Amino acid sequence: MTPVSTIQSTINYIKKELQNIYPVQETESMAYILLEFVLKYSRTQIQMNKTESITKDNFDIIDTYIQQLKTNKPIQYILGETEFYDLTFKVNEHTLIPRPETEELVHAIINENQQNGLSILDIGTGSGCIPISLAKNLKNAHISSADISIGAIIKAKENATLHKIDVTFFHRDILNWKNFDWDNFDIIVSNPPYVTEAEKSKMEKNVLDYEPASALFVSDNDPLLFYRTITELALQHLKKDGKLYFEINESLGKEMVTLLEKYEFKNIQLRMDINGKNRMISAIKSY
Ligand SMILES: C[S@@+](CC[C@H](N)C(=O)[O-])C[C@H]1O[C@@H](n2cnc3c(N)ncnc32)[C@H](O)[C@@H]1O
Repeated sequence: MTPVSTIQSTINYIKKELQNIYPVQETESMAYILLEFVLKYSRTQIQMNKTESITKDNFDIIDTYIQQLKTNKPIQYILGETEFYDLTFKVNEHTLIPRPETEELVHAIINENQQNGLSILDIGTGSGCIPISLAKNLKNAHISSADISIGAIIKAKENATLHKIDVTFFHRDILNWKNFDWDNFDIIVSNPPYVTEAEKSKMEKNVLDYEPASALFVSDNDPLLFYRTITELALQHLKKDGKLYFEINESLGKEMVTLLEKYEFKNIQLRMDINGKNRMISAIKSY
């Protein structure tokens, strides 16, 4: 196959093609992600081999991706995968693109729960990023995960198989949890839909156009709907001293503390993410 370009000149080409649509830093990051994906190189290999030639076939593939990026489609959906907690997750239009804030939630759970054989329930599976990374990092954990979206469950199962992880997936509407025949868990975790309709105007167009609305939005009339429902479920289905972990809307910190106090949870900890925003809350069931 004829070489048509070097890695460096391809990086320059990608950045130039996308410069009118994305900020410079993002075009640079996209250039690296595309080259890593197409050449099957690590970031370091790309950086060390910038004078290396790339073939016309590979250049043409990259050009096809560039044309899709021009439509504002997120790069993770174009390539069909993303990285989360050092693992690759397949994603599609049925799954939210896992966010760095959620990696912080997973990190906290792993750090604080090193016991062997914990039973864990994750609510709102998406790509399966939470249950699969917990299962990879906690010894002999028994993990279940539920989502209302069958498309998400299918993708999450694919990811569990990819990583040789055993998770029990349930296709369920969590708002109907009283009908479920579930055991009691040591930990319940959820990153539920938490963006209000009123917050839509502040969101990026590529999120609104491509990510599943049912994964993002909750009604303005009841922004705590999922948190209240899951806290009630936790009262029934957490063992004594079991732990509840939520990712939260940054504007709901105070309301979340009040909610958990009302249900008599103890050790309530509101935590900030790396950007200094209230993003996680954890608590222990007191009886
Ligand atoms: C914010 S996304 C989180 C996905 C994934 N856990 C992550 O962190 O990337 C919320 C998830 O909750 C699911 N969901 C929304 N409403 C639900 C319901 N009533 N019952 C169960 N799952 C629901 C959505 O389909 C979506 O996958």
